[in-house]
Amino acid sequence: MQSTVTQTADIPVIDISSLREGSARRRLEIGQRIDEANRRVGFLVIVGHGVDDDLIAAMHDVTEEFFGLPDSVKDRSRQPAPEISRGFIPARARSLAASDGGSGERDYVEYFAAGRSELSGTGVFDHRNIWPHAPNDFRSTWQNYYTALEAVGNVLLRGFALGLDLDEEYFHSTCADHCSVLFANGYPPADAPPAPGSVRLGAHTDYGSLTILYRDERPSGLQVRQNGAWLPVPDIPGSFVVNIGDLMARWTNDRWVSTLHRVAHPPVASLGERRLSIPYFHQPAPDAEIAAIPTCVTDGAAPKYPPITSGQNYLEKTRRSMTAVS
Ligand SMILES: O=C(O)CCC(=O)C(=O)O
Ligand SMILES: [Fe+2]
Repeated sequence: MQSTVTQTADIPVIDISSLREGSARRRLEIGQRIDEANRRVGFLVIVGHGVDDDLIAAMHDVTEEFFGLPDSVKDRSRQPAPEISRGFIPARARSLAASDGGSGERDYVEYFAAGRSELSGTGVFDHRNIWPHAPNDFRSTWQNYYTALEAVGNVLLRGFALGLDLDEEYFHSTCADHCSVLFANGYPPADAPPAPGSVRLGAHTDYGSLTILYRDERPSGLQVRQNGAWLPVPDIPGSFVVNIGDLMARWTNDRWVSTLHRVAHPPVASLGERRLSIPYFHQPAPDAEIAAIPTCVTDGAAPKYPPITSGQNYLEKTRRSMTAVS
């Protein structure tokens, strides 16, 4: 008999509640588990993150409702320019694989994006949010969710610091004025049978420091590249997937890995289903200088990369994903 068991990727599940309320010893233990995961695969699945189930459900519902509106309505909150991650972005507008130098196949995903609410719209990264008029509670739900994810990001950064043998507050100065962006990815039902070898979201690595992903997972969804194979990321109810991006890999002088991932097409029987995921892309302050963390460089050795600002790194990646489309 043929086995129907699909192997999932080897990604640790970590309860991070102790990072908020545990003893110093327990916090260090969690930091060390995060370090192990980030060295080996750059992905972890977190539970005990403290975000209220009802808020997650409300965020899911209001976002699904928005994506369900006609394009002509969604277009009223359209992204103002390709490099500005705000507002609605229609499907097939960009190619994430292109941001990594891969194929320019356009992603079959529509997006909505928002940043910090307190920004005034005066700088390269300082954009005002663009909110749709419907659904009614869209804006307040997104703002509450953004605030909740900011808190999870801060807790994780403390765990990251401990895992790197640093003071728990190490990332505070570079991240207090962060410019993180909350995206929703709406994967529409297939409009035609997918071309062989194609995927819904192309293979890419994330740009920034860390990503915290909610997903309403369906068969053949998020996959990571591990040991030469594409393997599904374990789907654990109530969890978030956390992965590091290229900036964090660079910051740690490649002690941690930023791993390729993609979203596969569903099986034929589910081609008519939508899929939703909501990544929070944490990004340090735009002018923060990202130079190799001292504990990640062997004594006497030169760091692998020159310093770069967080903003410069982000702009380079975004431009490539928007322009290199086929
Ligand atoms: O939809 C997903 O599960 C993953 C999305 C993703 O990798 C991204 O938006 O960078
Ligand atoms: Fe990603």
